[in-house]
Amino acid sequence: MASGCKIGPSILNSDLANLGAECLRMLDSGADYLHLDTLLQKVPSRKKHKIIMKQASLMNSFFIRVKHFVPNITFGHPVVESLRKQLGQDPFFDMHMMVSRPEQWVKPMAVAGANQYTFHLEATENPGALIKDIRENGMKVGLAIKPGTTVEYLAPWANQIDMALVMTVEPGFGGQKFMEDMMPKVHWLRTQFPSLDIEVDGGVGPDTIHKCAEAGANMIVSGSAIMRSEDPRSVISLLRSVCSEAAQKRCLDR
Ligand SMILES: O=C(CO)[C@@H](O)[C@H](O)COP(=O)(O)O
Repeated sequence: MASGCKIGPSILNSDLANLGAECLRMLDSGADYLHLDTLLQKVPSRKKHKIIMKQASLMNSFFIRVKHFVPNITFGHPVVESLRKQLGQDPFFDMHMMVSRPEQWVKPMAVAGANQYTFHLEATENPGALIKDIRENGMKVGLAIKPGTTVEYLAPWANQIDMALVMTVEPGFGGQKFMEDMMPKVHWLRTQFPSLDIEVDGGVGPDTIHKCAEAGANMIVSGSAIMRSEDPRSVISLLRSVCSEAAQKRCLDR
């Protein structure tokens, strides 16, 4: 079985000038883990860009088509290191690496104290080598797909990873509208890989959790719905109970 229902607040819409305090507020409110969004604009060299473009056409535009992975920037491993020092060893850091060339940050993030390294399938040419490197650096492996990526592309790697992340918004910003049409991907993964942790991320909150839970997600990332609530504890608790009920029902139905 997957590792139970867990709620991970996304810090993208938090007060980033007070990130440590915001993380503590989430942990004190019952968060099971922290979903730390690392976004980076990275301009590849001209040569590298040409290679990427060539691969994009060979792979039906599957690989990165633009210079930047997302049009936004947050923080890198020095901030993760500071958070680890402030929050101690217990909190689980799920690093959502919305970056081009995710290979380059594996070691720095491991040294900084990351627990899970979640990279985008669209951002790498060699997922197998990256998975191996993440494991060798002592972290769990998360593999994410953007809304435009077909879930079957992820399937070959599913038995080698700890978690699949199905994005339910275009990566880059918090506060976007949940894409319900991503739910068939979650459902397909849950059917094919019953024991895989499946995470959803983007526009998830009290109004949309039922869809995610019924489809089979068990790791729930929620940003603005939790961060901007006056009662984050209640929101986290509601998300967890909807998710747990759906998981129990799936067990009974089997
Ligand atoms: O990775 C992302 C967006 O790129 C997410 O983690 C969002 O930050 C989630 O925020 P909400 O959509 O829940 O406000």
